[in-house]
Amino acid sequence: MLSFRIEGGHRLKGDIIPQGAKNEALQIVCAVLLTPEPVTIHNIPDIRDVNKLIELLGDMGVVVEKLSSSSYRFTAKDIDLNYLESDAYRLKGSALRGSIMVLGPLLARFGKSRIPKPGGDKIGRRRLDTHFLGFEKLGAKFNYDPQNGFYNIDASNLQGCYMLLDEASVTGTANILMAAVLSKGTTTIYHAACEPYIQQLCKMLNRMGAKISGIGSNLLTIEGVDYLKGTEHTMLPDMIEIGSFIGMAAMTQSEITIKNAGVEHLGIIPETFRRLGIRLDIKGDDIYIPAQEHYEIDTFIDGSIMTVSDHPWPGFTPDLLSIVLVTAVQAKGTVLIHQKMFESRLFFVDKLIEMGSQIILCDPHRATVIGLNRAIPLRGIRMTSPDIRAGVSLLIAAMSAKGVSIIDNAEQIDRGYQQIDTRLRNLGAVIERIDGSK
Ligand SMILES: CC(=O)N[C@H]1[C@@H](OP(=O)(O)OP(=O)(O)OC[C@H]2O[C@@H](n3ccc(=O)[nH]c3=O)[C@H](O)[C@@H]2O)O[C@H](CO)[C@@H](O)[C@@H]1O
Ligand SMILES: C=C(OP(=O)(O)O)C(=O)O
Repeated sequence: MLSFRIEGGHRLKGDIIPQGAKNEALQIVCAVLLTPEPVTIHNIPDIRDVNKLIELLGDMGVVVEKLSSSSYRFTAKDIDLNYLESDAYRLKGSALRGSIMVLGPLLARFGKSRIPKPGGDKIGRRRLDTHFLGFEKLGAKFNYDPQNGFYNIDASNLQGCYMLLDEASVTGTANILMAAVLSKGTTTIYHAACEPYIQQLCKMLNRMGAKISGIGSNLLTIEGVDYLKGTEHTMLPDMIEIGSFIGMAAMTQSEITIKNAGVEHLGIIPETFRRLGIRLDIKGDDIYIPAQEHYEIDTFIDGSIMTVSDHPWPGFTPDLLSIVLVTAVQAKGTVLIHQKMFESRLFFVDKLIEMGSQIILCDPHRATVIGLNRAIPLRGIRMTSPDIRAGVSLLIAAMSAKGVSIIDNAEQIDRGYQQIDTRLRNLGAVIERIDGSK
């Protein structure tokens, strides 16, 4: 078992460059399946989930050429559809959430597709209805085989239509979009997700010859085309990593600059951290965070306790709520964290409580944090990372704590944060990778 050993209490200083966005990369890498021509992608993060997906595509027959540490060329000319029947596919396809997005492109190009129940974080129910209802609207037949755990879809002739999604699912929107671009006629997707990841995917597909309009809104119109060609694409900086670094700087009283942060794509994220009282200066495309002894959580205008909750974009992303929660632990004031989307994402607070935080877990979706205002430091403990974002939140807590902490199951953190130990050491953190089973 991989673990991180962290000596807390060290302030960080310096510049850090965010990795390419994980959740964008998972969509974009799947989109290469839509064309037999080469697609070159830059700023791909070197993280477990993305590497596993690239390996999966390679196993399907996609020619994968690594051009540099973060650039790849993919050529999906000869796809081995028999591979989709194999045990290897069952194992690899179920190892991450992003693999679900091979469905749309394979369906569009080859008229059929299948995927084992996908993995990803165990953060509550993660239904896939939006994906399959959308494919069915386009004319596909869907069945779930409970015996081998495979979702199968078939359609020789996808036909564009109007659809109102039952929820603004991020990967669901991406999947339906990728099927619709090669469908006949016009598809209208209302209640579409509109995260920067989806916008980036739409722009890439349009460069490949697709005809998508309404990009950035929740109403996408797609005029189907017969063929998509190759293109080149560069991933945005990872906004979840950026938010994580802002919280980390505040908790550890550090002065850091997040370089090339893609500030125009961060939506409400900077403002949400500002409402926790954290000073952030936007300098061009960089975010400068000065060392702050204290930061005070705002109240709402009527004086009531601040609530930070998740919403579909352009609301606040659920993937940063755990970070906001841990950052509030040493703030002055009180905040209610309301995780609406996932019901099992807040349970990690028991570790923060053991470290000395004042948190009341009201129910699976809500936790109240009563900030310590640095009157009492957290103390280091041994803990396990339950999911990717809780893992980084525990890492932030450990870096701010007195004494040594061990975080087991650090593989969870590696799923989404590129060489996080090395990059944080470069800023002055004392963190090492150890074999936690010894
Ligand atoms: C690989 C990837 O890209 N993963 C992201 C993607 O997951 P993913 O695409 O799997 O998540 P979905 O957007 O489908 O849904 C996330 C959760 O929110 C609920 N929901 C969603 C939309 C809505 O309008 N109302 C609602 O309640 C869903 O029922 C589900 O429980 O989006 C999530 C929501 O931003 C992020 O946490 C994940 O990191
Ligand atoms: C929940 C996340 O990832 P996944 O959807 O891949 O489980 C995340 O990135 O926070």
